[in-house]
Amino acid sequence: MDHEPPFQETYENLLHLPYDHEPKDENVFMVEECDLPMIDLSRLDLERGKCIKEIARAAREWGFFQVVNHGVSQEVLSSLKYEQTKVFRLPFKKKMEDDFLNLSAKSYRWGNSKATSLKQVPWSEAFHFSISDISRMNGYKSLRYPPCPFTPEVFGLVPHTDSSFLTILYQDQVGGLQFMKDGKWFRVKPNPEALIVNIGDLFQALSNDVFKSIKHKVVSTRDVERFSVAYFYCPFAEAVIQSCTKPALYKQFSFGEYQQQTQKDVQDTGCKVGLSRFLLL
Ligand SMILES: O=C(O)CCC(=O)C(=O)O
Ligand SMILES: [Fe+2]
Repeated sequence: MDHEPPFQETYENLLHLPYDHEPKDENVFMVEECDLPMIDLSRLDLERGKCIKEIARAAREWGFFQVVNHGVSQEVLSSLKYEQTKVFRLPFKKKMEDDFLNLSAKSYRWGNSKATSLKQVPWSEAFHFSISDISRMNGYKSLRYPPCPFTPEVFGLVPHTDSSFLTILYQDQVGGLQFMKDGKWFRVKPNPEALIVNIGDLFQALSNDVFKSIKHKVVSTRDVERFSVAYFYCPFAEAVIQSCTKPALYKQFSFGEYQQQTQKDVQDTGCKVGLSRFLLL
């Protein structure tokens, strides 16, 4: 098991503190499972208008939906899973090396070194890549959630919204992704053929809250590890995000500013504050 990050040793002190977020008696395993709206993207050829309307509706009403016939073959998805498993199986010490696989420093992250309470500790490890091209600063993240003896009090990934414009996610069959709808958490039923799409903060600000960046989290299991990959569709750092209708709910800001503010909040408080920082009122 030399591939496992030393979660238990590192968070020994926090594990002794009383949990302060989920009431102990609430059966968090009873969270309802839910089939997200399913969009068949092959319909973009013959019924384009109808399909676009369905996408817009799912994005508006759910903020989360799944797509099939997306053009990424099962072979590509399986080899992605195979390759990520292979990399995560390498010794923890190796993954921590600055020049690991020629990746830039700090590409490999685990837990949360700024956490002051267990609710801020994600029991997961991830490789972050930034795929910059001339017009965007897209991000790609390969994630592994080790079995967690302290679930559900300790999260695989703490509740958050994505800072992206749009996120595309591929998860394995273990399950554990949950999102919030009408004040309640729902489990997303894994579907091997589907990619999950969710609206990010930038889309929410740009659409002046027509589309919502929905809070989501990952609840790990006690005995099975889980893998996922996430692609964050983002603009260039200088891109200005401005609400497209009036009266605007948010101040105008650049994506770079948004990222800086988010990072600062995580540094200072252990968690992301997000779009509410940029509200006009
Ligand atoms: O692993 C998952 O299912 C979710 C990942 C996620 O929400 C994120 O990386 O922002
Ligand atoms: Fe996310």
